[in-house]
Amino acid sequence: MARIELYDTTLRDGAQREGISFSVLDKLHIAQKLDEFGFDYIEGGWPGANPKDNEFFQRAAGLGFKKARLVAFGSTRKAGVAVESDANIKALVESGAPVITLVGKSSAPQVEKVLATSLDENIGMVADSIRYLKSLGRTVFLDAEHFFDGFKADREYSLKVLKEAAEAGADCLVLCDTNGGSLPDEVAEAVKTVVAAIEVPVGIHAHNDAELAVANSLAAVKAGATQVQGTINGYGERCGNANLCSIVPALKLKMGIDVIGDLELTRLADLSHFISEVANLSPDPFLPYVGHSAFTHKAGLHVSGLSRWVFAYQHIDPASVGNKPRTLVSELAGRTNIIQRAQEIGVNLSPKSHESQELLERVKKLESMGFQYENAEASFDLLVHRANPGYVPPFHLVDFMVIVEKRRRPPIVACEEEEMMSEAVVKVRVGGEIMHTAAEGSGPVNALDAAMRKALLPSYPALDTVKLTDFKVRILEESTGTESLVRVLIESTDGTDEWHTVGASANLIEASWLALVDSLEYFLIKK
Ligand SMILES: CC(=O)SCCNC(=O)CCNC(=O)[C@H](O)C(C)(C)COP(=O)(O)OP(=O)(O)OC[C@H]1O[C@@H](n2cnc3c(N)ncnc32)[C@H](O)[C@@H]1OP(=O)(O)O
Ligand SMILES: CC(=O)C(=O)O
Repeated sequence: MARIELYDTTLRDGAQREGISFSVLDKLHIAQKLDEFGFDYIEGGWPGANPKDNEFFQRAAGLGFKKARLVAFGSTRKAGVAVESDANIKALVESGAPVITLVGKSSAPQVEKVLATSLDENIGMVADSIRYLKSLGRTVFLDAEHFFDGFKADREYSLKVLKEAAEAGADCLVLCDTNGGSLPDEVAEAVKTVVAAIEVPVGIHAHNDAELAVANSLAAVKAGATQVQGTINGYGERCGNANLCSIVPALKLKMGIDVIGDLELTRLADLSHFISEVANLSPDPFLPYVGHSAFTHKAGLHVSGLSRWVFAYQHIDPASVGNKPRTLVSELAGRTNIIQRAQEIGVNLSPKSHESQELLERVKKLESMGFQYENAEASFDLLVHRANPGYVPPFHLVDFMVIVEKRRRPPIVACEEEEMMSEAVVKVRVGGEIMHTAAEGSGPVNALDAAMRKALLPSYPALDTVKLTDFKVRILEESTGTESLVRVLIESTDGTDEWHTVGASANLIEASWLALVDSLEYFLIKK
């Protein structure tokens, strides 16, 4: 089988995704990372489109890629314009990039309706542009825009454009599913036809509008395409491009095509997170292969099966793409979920023991009351510790009281003069001593937190480092209105670690209190 080339267009088509705007420095960092990963081609942008892309090409020349070749992207000459004087073509040449990818129309209806020129003039635009850039010694790829739609509408014309491009010297004919609506069997048939008709290597550039970009890319490779274009995390115009984070492992691990080294493949998850970080987008946890949840197991039968055979519920070894398996504890857990999580915190429970069965039942009961442990591992860890008869908690709550008051100060002129006041009083036993403290806060939970800290800080000064970084309230039975059960999830940090705790109750303050106490207790036992 011919070598398959990997072509990344994150910096060009990826940047066409709504919400992404890379700076020049971002682009330079990303280009370097993509080269280290081992891509064959890195498309850097469209010279002449904006000052950032121009500066990128000036500076990218100094990057000294280890493996990749830098690609500049742009359109063919315009209709009726001589190729040497076309502004786009000039900018492509001036970019200095050794490889140029030209986008040219390969669909008759697109030529007539969008370019509003003749079918022959479009072929002239494609062929002249390729011939000219080849005469300057550049490698030239044709991104045959709308190829698959064109192939359906007027196969003869689409093939003619490719044949003329091949004759003009194109180094690769990249068939584009520009509108992203093709099906894998249609892609396979069209690719096979082109491969049989033209000697020049064929590539694939697929969009994800019908959620088939990865499938279409793999189908194209099976049908004879030897270059695959895509982006990291599938970023791109509209619904995105073919996701290289899925294509690369599929080619290597499933189709046995050695597109990348084993070691490089273990850096895939890191690369995916790096790009989302630079793009300022939260990493999608549900992305196949690289997402945080791609190998996360929740169902009891799955976790039990996996404890017997690592491939029981995993299609690949997560480590091969730099990912890790995780186990969740929830109402769908079985004993193995409980035992595994307990083991992670150093508590050995035997599968047949009544402790593990009791813990499992307790989790299921508490989840039926509104608690949710899959996002609150610290609260689950405390359940495990508290189930141990020898466990000595760092403090005991005796009682607490919270007052929320709206103070009106006469004369009432405007609502700004009305003040909300929250005060909490707590009684906590620490060791043999009862601490009785009070504090005010911006709200009832803040006041409780402050009063708890006053009570605990003399014995546990390290608590000073603990901060609550997120506080989420979820109403669980919307139909019951203000009587509804609520769940509170708290995220805390000590500057090094983060942990999550949960509380649930029909009383918002009690739910918050339970999550807050778990957070502080978890920190103290972790210490
Ligand atoms: C399928 C793809 O994703 S291709 C990549 C698309 N990416 C981008 O468009 C991002 C960068 N683009 C830009 O910065 C700008 O659009 C520019 C600088 C390229 C052009 O800007 P403008 O000159 O203002 O033109 P505009 O954006 O309106 O594009 C329409 C022009 O492009 C021409 N055009 C469209 N497709 C092609 C093509 N394949 N080959 C040649 N010309 C084309 C149209 O005929 C039209 O020309 P006209 O104005 O002379 O009639
Ligand atoms: C070239 C390109 O981005 C497309 O046809 O989708």
